[in-house]
Amino acid sequence: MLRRLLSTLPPRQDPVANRTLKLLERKKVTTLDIGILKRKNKPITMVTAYDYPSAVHVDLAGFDVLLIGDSVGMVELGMDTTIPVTLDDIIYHCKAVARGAKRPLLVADMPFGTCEGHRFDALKNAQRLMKEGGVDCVKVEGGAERAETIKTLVEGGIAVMGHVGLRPQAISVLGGFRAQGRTAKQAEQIIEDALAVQNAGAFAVVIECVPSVVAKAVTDILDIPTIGIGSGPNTSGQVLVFHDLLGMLTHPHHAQFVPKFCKKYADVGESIRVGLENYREDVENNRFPNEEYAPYKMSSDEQVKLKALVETKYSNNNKNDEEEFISEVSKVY
Ligand SMILES: Nc1nc(=O)c2c([nH]1)NC[C@@H]1CN(c3ccc(C(=O)N[C@@H](CCC(=O)O)C(=O)O)cc3)CN21
Ligand SMILES: CC(C)C(=O)C(=O)O
Ligand SMILES: [Mg+2]
Repeated sequence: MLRRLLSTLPPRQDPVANRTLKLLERKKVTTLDIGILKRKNKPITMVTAYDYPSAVHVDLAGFDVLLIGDSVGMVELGMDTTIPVTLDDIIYHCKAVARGAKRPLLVADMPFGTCEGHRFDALKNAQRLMKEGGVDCVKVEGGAERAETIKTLVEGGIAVMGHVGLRPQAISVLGGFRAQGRTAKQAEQIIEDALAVQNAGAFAVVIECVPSVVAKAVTDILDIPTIGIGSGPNTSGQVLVFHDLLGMLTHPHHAQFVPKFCKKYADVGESIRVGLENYREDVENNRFPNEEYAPYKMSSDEQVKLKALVETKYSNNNKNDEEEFISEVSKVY
C-alpha cells in the first residue's frame, strides 16, 4: 500500500516530494510517542478533521494527532453548539477520517450524553468508537467528576485524552463559550481536575480557553502532556479546529463564529467560492465544456451508422438537416 502511494509521487529531487516521502515513511503515531514528544520538549501538533479529504490533507501535512471533534456539529453540520451531536454522528465521521489518515494518532470525542451515566455505558460507547469508527483512542470532557469513567475506559484497554478548562459540552452550566480559570480559585480547580484526569490514567489532556499562566501551571504540575487551545504558548502541544485555521466559512453573509485565539492560516473559503463562481459562469456562457472536456469520441464509421439510424428509425423526430446533425454530433462526442 505504502509502496503504491510512494510510486505515485514525483521524483525524489523535488524538495516538496522529499518532505512528503519522509512523512509517509514515518511510522504510525501512538499514545506512547505523544509522551515521548513531551519529554523531548518537542511541541505536539494536533488539529481536527471530519471527513476523508481533510484527513488526507492533515496526514500529508505531518500532524501528530488528528481529532474527530464534536465540533463537527458546529463546523460541518451547522449546529449552534456541540450538544446535539450523537455517538453515531461521530462514528460516521471517524470512518471517513480513518480511511484518509494513516499516520496521525486518531482521537474521537465522546459526545455529550455518552459518558456522564454509568461508567460501563461509557465503556460500551468508547468501544463502539474504536470498533466501528476505527480510532486509536477517545477524548472525554471533564475533570474529577469523570475520573472513575476515565479509569474504567483505560482498564478496558482504551487510551483516554482528558479535556479541562472550557468544556463546550458543559455550556448549559457554564453559561456560554467563555474563558475559564481567571481567578486563582478557579485555576486551582482546573489544576485539580487535570491531576484527577492524569491519576485516572489519561495519556494527555486538552486545556481549553484558560489564561497562559494557568496553562503553564498545569503543564508544569502534570507528568502527561497538555494540549492547549486558546490557552497560550506554555503547553506541550496545540490544537485548533480545521475550518477555523483555514478560513473555511468567513464570508460576511454566512460567517461562522471563529474564536479570537485562532490564527487564520489560509483563505480556503474564498478560493472555494472563486472556483465555484468561475464554473457557474463558464456554464452560463457556454465556455464549459469545450472539446478538451468532451473526451469520449465516436469513430467516423460509427457516426455514419448512427446518422443512418437516426434518419430512418427516428426520422419523424429528427428536425435537423444533415449538416447540422453532423456538427452537433462532433460537438457533443
Ligand atoms: N469553530 C469552532 N472553533 C472552536 O474552537 C470551538 C468550536 N467551534 N466549538 C466548540 C468550542 C467552543 N469554542 C469557543 C468559542 C468561543 C470562545 C470565546 O472566545 N468566547 C468569548 C466569550 C463569548 C461569550 O461571552 O459569550 C471569550 O472572551 O471567552 C472560546 C471558545 C472553542 N471550540
Ligand atoms: C477544539 C477541540 C479540543 C475539540 O474538542 C473539538 O474540536 O471538538
Ligand atoms: Mg470537542
